[in-house]
Amino acid sequence: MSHLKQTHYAPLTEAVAIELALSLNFFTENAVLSCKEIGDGNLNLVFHIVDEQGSKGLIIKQALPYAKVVGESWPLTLKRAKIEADALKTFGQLAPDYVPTIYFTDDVLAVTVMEDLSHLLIARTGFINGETYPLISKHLGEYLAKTLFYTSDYGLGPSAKKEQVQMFINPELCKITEDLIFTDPYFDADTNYFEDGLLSDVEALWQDDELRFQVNLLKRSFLTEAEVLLHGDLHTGSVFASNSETKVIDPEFAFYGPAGFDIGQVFANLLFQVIVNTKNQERFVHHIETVWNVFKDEFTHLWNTENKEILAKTDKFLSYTLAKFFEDSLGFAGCELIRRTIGLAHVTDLDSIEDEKTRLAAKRKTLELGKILIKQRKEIINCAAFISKVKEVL
Ligand SMILES: Nc1ncnc2c1ncn2[C@@H]1O[C@H](COP(=O)(O)OP(=O)(O)O)[C@@H](O)[C@H]1O
Ligand SMILES: CSC[C@H]1O[C@H](OP(=O)(O)O)[C@H](O)[C@@H]1O
Repeated sequence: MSHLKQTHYAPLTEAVAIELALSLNFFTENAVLSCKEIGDGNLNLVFHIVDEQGSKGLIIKQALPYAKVVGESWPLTLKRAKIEADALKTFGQLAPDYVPTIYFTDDVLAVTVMEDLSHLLIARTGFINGETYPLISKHLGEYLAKTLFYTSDYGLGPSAKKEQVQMFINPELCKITEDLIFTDPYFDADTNYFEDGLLSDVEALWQDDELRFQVNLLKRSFLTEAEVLLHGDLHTGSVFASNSETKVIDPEFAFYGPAGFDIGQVFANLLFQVIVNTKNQERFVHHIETVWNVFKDEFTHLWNTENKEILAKTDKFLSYTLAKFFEDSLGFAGCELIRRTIGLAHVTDLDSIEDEKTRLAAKRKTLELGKILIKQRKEIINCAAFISKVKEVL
């Protein structure tokens, strides 16, 4: 699609979003278009444009110069739109079945024009409504194996990988994660919020020196280990799903970091359903096992067939690498469980539980499981041991 490059940034209105869509020739010239801003995330505007006569739709996502959830008092770089668009293009080449098609980007306007996925539902919403999406864990396991292997030194080669590390330097968005996931939940920070009834549980967590030490180790890994290109915010609100399709959106937090971070966020966000969705508990346990088993098998296949590091292509080094990813993913999952319970950005899985007693009981479980995964991750040596720990807490 072609379009005149913009010279200055301005937030789009619905009318201007329609003009932009028409100028891209995505719709026919005389199409009657309607547009609605549908963004429900913490950071950006999302415009949904549809052809009233046809069935075609288009999505225009635009970054705001601040974090939408807080307002203009929290300025945020517009460069994140380019990072997100570049990450969608990169992941789209590596795992095309699981990423929306990108039609157009403009770095000045901070917009990404992409495939309309409205025929699918955000997985978190679907889960809360009782869906279980039988293929989602197989799809996410494949997505993780392909994106994490092909962006690593082993899949890409060290020189090309260093170019990519440079392209995806993302300090402002990383700082959000460093603060909200690895720092603020572990002291009495202004960004935290939780029910009064959780105060004694949270105070116990703040006084847990061993927990803080282990979180420091995980934070150091996040700060320093440029293993793979991460999505960086792979929760179930970043996944569209149906019973047959899965698409991963919203990688504006993408950067080179430890592989276990993306895997751990997937584990944690499935664990919320294991904890709250008593009716479908076993299905979500099975999803967690499937994510790991599919990831491990596909990663092993790619390691053995596409490895660019001749000396690394041994069973011993592969086992070491997978064991490290698994251990890290448990620790990062623990951090995600804790921060989504008491930190700035909660999850609807927990907050939508109307009965306070039931909600607090669920939140105590996420805090308890989070602490165990962080502190005992070295001893939980395989998926079976992981599931046993989860069941102990339930
Ligand atoms: N490609 C798409 N197709 C349809 N709806 C979309 C698409 N991308 C985003 N959305 C809608 O916009 C919402 C916010 O998008 P998201 O990328 O998560 O924004 P944010 O970066 O602000 O979190 C999603 O929850 C979804 O409802
Ligand atoms: C102030 S950003 C808080 C939180 O929001 C992001 O999620 P999303 O863009 O999917 O709404 C990310 O998880 C950040 O940690």
